[in-house]
Amino acid sequence: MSNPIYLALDLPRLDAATALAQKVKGHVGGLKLGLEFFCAHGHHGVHEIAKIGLPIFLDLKLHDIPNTVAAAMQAIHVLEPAIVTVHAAGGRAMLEDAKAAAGEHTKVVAVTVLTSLDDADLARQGIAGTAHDQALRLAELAQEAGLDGIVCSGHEVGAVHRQWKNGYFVVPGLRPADGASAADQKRIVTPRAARDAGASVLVIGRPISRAADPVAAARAIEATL
Ligand SMILES: O=C(O)c1cc(=O)[nH]c(=O)n1[C@@H]1O[C@H](COP(=O)(O)O)[C@@H](O)[C@H]1O
Repeated sequence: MSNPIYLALDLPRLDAATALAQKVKGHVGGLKLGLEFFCAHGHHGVHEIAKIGLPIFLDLKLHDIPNTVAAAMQAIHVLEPAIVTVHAAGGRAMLEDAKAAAGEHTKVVAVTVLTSLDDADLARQGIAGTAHDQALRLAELAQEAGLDGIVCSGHEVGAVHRQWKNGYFVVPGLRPADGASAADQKRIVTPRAARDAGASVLVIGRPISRAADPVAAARAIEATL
Protein backbone atom coordinates (compact mmCIF):
# COMPACT_ATOMS: atom_id res chain seq x y z
CA MET A 1 0.00 0.00 0.00
CA SER A 2 1.42 3.44 -0.89
CA ASN A 3 2.15 5.96 1.85
CA PRO A 4 -1.07 8.01 2.43
CA ILE A 5 0.72 10.94 4.11
CA TYR A 6 0.77 14.24 2.20
CA LEU A 7 3.10 16.73 3.86
CA ALA A 8 1.61 20.25 3.99
CA LEU A 9 4.46 22.54 2.93
CA ASP A 10 3.06 25.62 4.69
CA LEU A 11 6.32 27.54 4.72
CA PRO A 12 6.81 31.07 3.39
CA ARG A 13 10.20 30.47 1.74
CA LEU A 14 10.71 28.33 -1.33
CA ASP A 15 14.21 27.23 -0.32
CA ALA A 16 13.00 26.13 3.13
CA ALA A 17 10.01 24.28 1.63
CA THR A 18 12.24 22.52 -0.90
CA ALA A 19 14.79 21.55 1.77
CA LEU A 20 12.09 20.14 4.05
CA ALA A 21 10.48 18.16 1.22
CA GLN A 22 13.86 16.74 0.18
CA LYS A 23 14.54 15.63 3.76
CA VAL A 24 11.28 13.80 4.39
CA LYS A 25 10.47 12.60 0.86
CA GLY A 26 11.18 8.96 1.72
CA HIS A 27 8.56 8.98 4.48
CA VAL A 28 5.61 10.71 2.79
CA GLY A 29 3.54 9.82 -0.27
CA GLY A 30 2.94 13.34 -1.60
CA LEU A 31 3.38 17.07 -1.06
CA LYS A 32 0.60 19.57 -0.43
CA LEU A 33 1.03 23.16 -1.57
CA GLY A 34 -1.57 25.54 -0.22
CA LEU A 35 -2.58 29.16 -0.36
CA GLU A 36 0.45 30.42 1.55
CA PHE A 37 2.82 28.72 -0.90
CA PHE A 38 0.88 29.43 -4.11
CA CYS A 39 0.33 33.13 -3.34
CA ALA A 40 4.05 33.55 -2.67
CA HIS A 41 5.56 31.37 -5.38
CA GLY A 42 2.87 30.63 -8.01
CA HIS A 43 3.48 28.28 -10.92
CA HIS A 44 7.24 28.62 -10.64
CA GLY A 45 7.18 27.33 -7.05
CA VAL A 46 4.97 24.38 -7.99
CA HIS A 47 7.36 23.42 -10.81
CA GLU A 48 10.29 23.58 -8.39
CA ILE A 49 8.62 21.34 -5.78
CA ALA A 50 7.40 18.94 -8.49
CA LYS A 51 11.05 18.23 -9.35
CA ILE A 52 11.29 16.29 -6.08
CA GLY A 53 9.24 13.62 -7.81
CA LEU A 54 6.26 13.14 -5.47
CA PRO A 55 2.61 13.75 -6.45
CA ILE A 56 1.50 17.36 -5.89
CA PHE A 57 -1.70 18.27 -4.07
CA LEU A 58 -2.64 21.84 -4.97
CA ASP A 59 -4.82 23.01 -2.09
CA LEU A 60 -6.30 26.23 -3.48
CA LYS A 61 -9.78 25.85 -1.94
CA LEU A 62 -11.42 27.54 -4.91
CA HIS A 63 -14.77 29.15 -4.07
CA ASP A 64 -16.35 31.61 -6.52
CA ILE A 65 -18.97 31.70 -9.29
CA PRO A 66 -18.81 28.65 -11.61
CA ASN A 67 -17.25 30.53 -14.54
CA THR A 68 -14.41 31.92 -12.43
CA VAL A 69 -13.63 28.61 -10.75
CA ALA A 70 -13.64 26.76 -14.08
CA ALA A 71 -11.22 29.33 -15.54
CA ALA A 72 -8.92 28.98 -12.52
CA MET A 73 -8.98 25.20 -12.94
CA GLN A 74 -7.99 25.58 -16.59
CA ALA A 75 -5.14 27.90 -15.60
CA ILE A 76 -3.59 25.24 -13.33
CA HIS A 77 -3.99 22.38 -15.87
CA VAL A 78 -0.40 22.77 -16.96
CA LEU A 79 0.80 22.00 -13.41
CA GLU A 80 -0.78 18.51 -13.59
CA PRO A 81 -1.69 18.34 -9.89
CA ALA A 82 -2.75 14.96 -8.52
CA ILE A 83 -5.37 16.62 -6.29
CA VAL A 84 -7.05 20.06 -6.23
CA THR A 85 -9.47 21.43 -3.62
CA VAL A 86 -12.59 23.53 -4.09
CA HIS A 87 -15.14 24.55 -1.42
CA ALA A 88 -18.31 22.44 -1.44
CA ALA A 89 -20.22 25.51 -0.24
CA GLY A 90 -19.72 27.01 -3.73
CA GLY A 91 -22.71 24.92 -4.78
CA ARG A 92 -23.51 22.20 -7.25
CA ALA A 93 -22.98 24.15 -10.50
CA MET A 94 -19.58 25.38 -9.31
CA LEU A 95 -18.55 21.83 -8.36
CA GLU A 96 -19.70 20.38 -11.69
CA ASP A 97 -17.91 23.07 -13.70
CA ALA A 98 -14.73 22.68 -11.61
CA LYS A 99 -14.64 18.96 -12.30
CA ALA A 100 -15.37 19.45 -16.01
CA ALA A 101 -12.49 21.94 -16.30
CA ALA A 102 -9.93 19.79 -14.45
CA GLY A 103 -7.36 17.60 -16.14
CA GLU A 104 -8.35 13.93 -16.46
CA HIS A 105 -5.62 12.80 -14.02
CA THR A 106 -6.53 15.38 -11.36
CA LYS A 107 -8.77 14.41 -8.48
CA VAL A 108 -11.09 17.28 -7.56
CA VAL A 109 -12.11 17.14 -3.90
CA ALA A 110 -14.50 19.44 -2.06
CA VAL A 111 -13.77 20.89 1.36
CA THR A 112 -16.83 20.28 3.55
CA VAL A 113 -16.42 21.86 7.02
CA LEU A 114 -12.94 23.17 7.81
CA THR A 115 -11.24 21.30 10.65
CA SER A 116 -10.65 24.66 12.35
CA LEU A 117 -14.42 25.06 12.93
CA ASP A 118 -16.68 23.50 15.56
CA ASP A 119 -20.44 23.46 16.10
CA ALA A 120 -20.38 26.88 17.80
CA ASP A 121 -18.59 28.44 14.80
CA LEU A 122 -21.22 26.99 12.46
CA ALA A 123 -24.03 28.34 14.64
CA ARG A 124 -22.48 31.80 14.31
CA GLN A 125 -22.65 31.40 10.52
CA GLY A 126 -26.35 30.54 10.79
CA ILE A 127 -25.84 26.82 10.12
CA ALA A 128 -28.08 24.76 12.37
CA GLY A 129 -26.94 21.35 13.62
CA THR A 130 -23.51 19.85 14.02
CA ALA A 131 -20.31 20.06 11.99
CA HIS A 132 -20.73 16.31 11.52
CA ASP A 133 -24.17 16.66 9.89
CA GLN A 134 -23.05 19.61 7.76
CA ALA A 135 -20.01 17.66 6.52
CA LEU A 136 -22.28 14.76 5.54
CA ARG A 137 -24.68 17.08 3.69
CA LEU A 138 -21.84 18.70 1.75
CA ALA A 139 -20.29 15.29 1.00
CA GLU A 140 -23.59 14.24 -0.56
CA LEU A 141 -23.60 17.41 -2.68
CA ALA A 142 -20.03 16.73 -3.85
CA GLN A 143 -20.92 13.15 -4.73
CA GLU A 144 -24.01 14.25 -6.69
CA ALA A 145 -21.89 16.80 -8.57
CA GLY A 146 -19.55 14.05 -9.74
CA LEU A 147 -16.44 15.02 -7.77
CA ASP A 148 -13.79 12.47 -6.84
CA GLY A 149 -14.13 13.00 -3.11
CA ILE A 150 -14.08 15.42 -0.22
CA VAL A 151 -11.96 16.91 2.54
CA CYS A 152 -13.34 16.34 6.04
CA SER A 153 -12.10 15.72 9.55
CA GLY A 154 -11.36 12.27 10.94
CA HIS A 155 -14.56 12.52 12.97
CA GLU A 156 -16.72 12.39 9.84
CA VAL A 157 -14.73 10.26 7.41
CA GLY A 158 -16.15 6.95 8.67
CA ALA A 159 -19.76 8.06 8.16
CA VAL A 160 -18.99 9.59 4.74
CA HIS A 161 -17.21 6.42 3.69
CA ARG A 162 -20.30 4.35 4.48
CA GLN A 163 -22.46 6.45 2.12
CA TRP A 164 -19.80 6.91 -0.63
CA LYS A 165 -17.96 3.61 -1.01
CA ASN A 166 -15.54 4.51 -3.80
CA GLY A 167 -14.95 8.14 -2.78
CA TYR A 168 -11.52 9.68 -2.26
CA PHE A 169 -11.24 11.09 1.25
CA VAL A 170 -8.69 13.68 2.28
CA VAL A 171 -8.34 14.14 6.04
CA PRO A 172 -6.42 17.03 7.68
CA GLY A 173 -6.61 18.09 11.32
CA LEU A 174 -4.33 15.21 12.36
CA ARG A 175 -2.28 15.12 15.51
CA PRO A 176 -0.17 12.19 16.74
CA ALA A 177 -1.13 10.71 20.10
CA ASP A 178 2.05 12.03 21.74
CA GLY A 179 0.52 15.46 22.18
CA ALA A 180 1.57 17.75 19.31
CA SER A 181 -0.24 21.08 19.76
CA ALA A 182 -3.71 21.32 18.19
CA ALA A 183 -3.00 25.04 17.49
CA ASP A 184 -5.87 26.40 15.33
CA GLN A 185 -7.40 22.97 14.65
CA LYS A 186 -10.63 22.09 16.50
CA ARG A 187 -11.75 18.73 15.07
CA ILE A 188 -8.65 16.54 15.38
CA VAL A 189 -7.93 12.80 15.44
CA THR A 190 -4.72 10.74 15.21
CA PRO A 191 -3.40 9.73 11.78
CA ARG A 192 -4.06 6.08 12.59
CA ALA A 193 -7.67 6.71 13.60
CA ALA A 194 -8.29 8.60 10.35
CA ARG A 195 -6.71 5.82 8.32
CA ASP A 196 -8.78 3.16 10.09
CA ALA A 197 -11.96 5.15 9.45
CA GLY A 198 -11.34 5.17 5.69
CA ALA A 199 -9.14 8.19 4.86
CA SER A 200 -7.41 7.93 1.47
CA VAL A 201 -5.01 10.79 2.17
CA LEU A 202 -3.65 12.01 5.51
CA VAL A 203 -2.66 15.71 5.39
CA ILE A 204 -0.02 16.53 7.99
CA GLY A 205 1.78 19.83 8.37
CA ARG A 206 3.10 21.26 11.61
CA PRO A 207 3.52 17.95 13.50
CA ILE A 208 6.26 17.27 10.91
CA SER A 209 7.35 20.69 9.64
CA ARG A 210 7.68 22.26 13.11
CA ALA A 211 9.20 19.19 14.78
CA ALA A 212 12.77 19.49 16.04
CA ASP A 213 13.58 16.53 13.78
CA PRO A 214 11.07 16.42 10.88
CA VAL A 215 12.41 13.12 9.52
CA ALA A 216 12.02 11.40 12.88
CA ALA A 217 8.52 12.88 13.25
CA ALA A 218 7.46 11.66 9.79
CA ARG A 219 8.94 8.20 10.44
CA ALA A 220 7.19 7.96 13.80
CA ILE A 221 3.82 8.83 12.26
CA GLU A 222 4.42 6.42 9.36
CA ALA A 223 5.15 3.66 11.88
CA THR A 224 1.73 4.09 13.52
CA LEU A 225 -0.17 3.44 10.29
O1 LIG B 1 -7.88 21.45 2.55
C1 LIG B 1 -7.08 21.20 3.45
O2 LIG B 1 -6.04 20.58 3.23
C2 LIG B 1 -7.47 21.56 4.81
C3 LIG B 1 -8.81 21.53 5.11
C4 LIG B 1 -9.24 21.63 6.43
O3 LIG B 1 -10.43 21.54 6.74
N1 LIG B 1 -8.31 21.81 7.40
C5 LIG B 1 -6.97 21.92 7.13
O4 LIG B 1 -6.18 22.05 8.08
N2 LIG B 1 -6.54 21.84 5.83
C6 LIG B 1 -5.11 22.01 5.52
O5 LIG B 1 -4.36 20.97 6.14
C7 LIG B 1 -3.14 21.46 6.66
C8 LIG B 1 -3.10 21.14 8.14
O6 LIG B 1 -1.90 21.60 8.68
P1 LIG B 1 -1.45 21.22 10.16
O7 LIG B 1 -2.55 21.63 11.11
O8 LIG B 1 -0.19 22.02 10.34
O9 LIG B 1 -1.21 19.71 10.16
C9 LIG B 1 -3.05 22.95 6.33
O10 LIG B 1 -2.26 23.08 5.17
C10 LIG B 1 -4.49 23.33 6.01
O11 LIG B 1 -4.57 24.32 5.01
